[in-house]
Amino acid sequence: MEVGPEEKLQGFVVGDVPTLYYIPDFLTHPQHDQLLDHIYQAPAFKWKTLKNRRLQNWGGVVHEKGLLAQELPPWLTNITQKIFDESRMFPSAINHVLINEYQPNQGIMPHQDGPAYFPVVAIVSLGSPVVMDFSPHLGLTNSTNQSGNGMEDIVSGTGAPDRNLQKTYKPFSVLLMPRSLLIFKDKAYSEYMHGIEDIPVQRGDRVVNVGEFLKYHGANQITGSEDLCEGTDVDLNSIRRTTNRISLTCRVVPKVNKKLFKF
Ligand SMILES: O=C(O)CCC(=O)C(=O)O
Ligand SMILES: [Fe+2]
Repeated sequence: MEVGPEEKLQGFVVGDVPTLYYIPDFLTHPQHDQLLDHIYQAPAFKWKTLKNRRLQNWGGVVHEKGLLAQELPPWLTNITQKIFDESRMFPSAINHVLINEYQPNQGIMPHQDGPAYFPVVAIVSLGSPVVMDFSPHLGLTNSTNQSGNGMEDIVSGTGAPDRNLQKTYKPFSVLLMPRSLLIFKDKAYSEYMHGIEDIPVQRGDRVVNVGEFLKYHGANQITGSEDLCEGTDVDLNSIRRTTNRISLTCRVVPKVNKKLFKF
């Protein structure tokens, strides 16, 4: 029998928003290194330098009227097919991949992905760990709990924000380790903005994938304080970016403009 997507990725939900999934070790070490090799072997003209990052655009040009499509190279379809098969969340094959490269002091402003995309995004992380912040859109920050009913942390699974239910949309963060896959959709996609601060030491106190955070600190052999109490040691509450971080943002543009470059 077909296994539904929710069943398949249920164990990977992190935080309070039910449509955000973090899958550690999605790639093996050799797969990680191979992808980096391909990215850095791409011709120089593929890189577009922005103020706060560099990027490569694969799959074609995203246009209001749809995608002026270009076939993805095999080294990318290998990974997008794996994401498609294992997530079962995309309506059709992933046809667009944005590769971002961030130096330790670079980031991306809080934003919501454009309307041309199907509202599911899969992000593969390579290189340095990084913290991605999710913040509710202004207007959804109904953060004062007036009811005192203990429901203040719950984000409802249905529909648009409903003030009567005293829902609170709290900012939170996800630690993105190299080789991991982050998928978010629906509410996490449309009611929150996502971004990465352009600082080399990022705060970790809002990180919802705590296991990964502890593993990171274990692997970094932080000594001294035994616990993770607030204020004990700044290093225990932060993530230090020492090398570049590269990400692959994989999406579906449902509308493909077949009349390519017709003048
Ligand atoms: O680099 C990332 O992890 C996020 C990139 C992103 O949000 C985007 O390209 O829309
Ligand atoms: Fe984005």
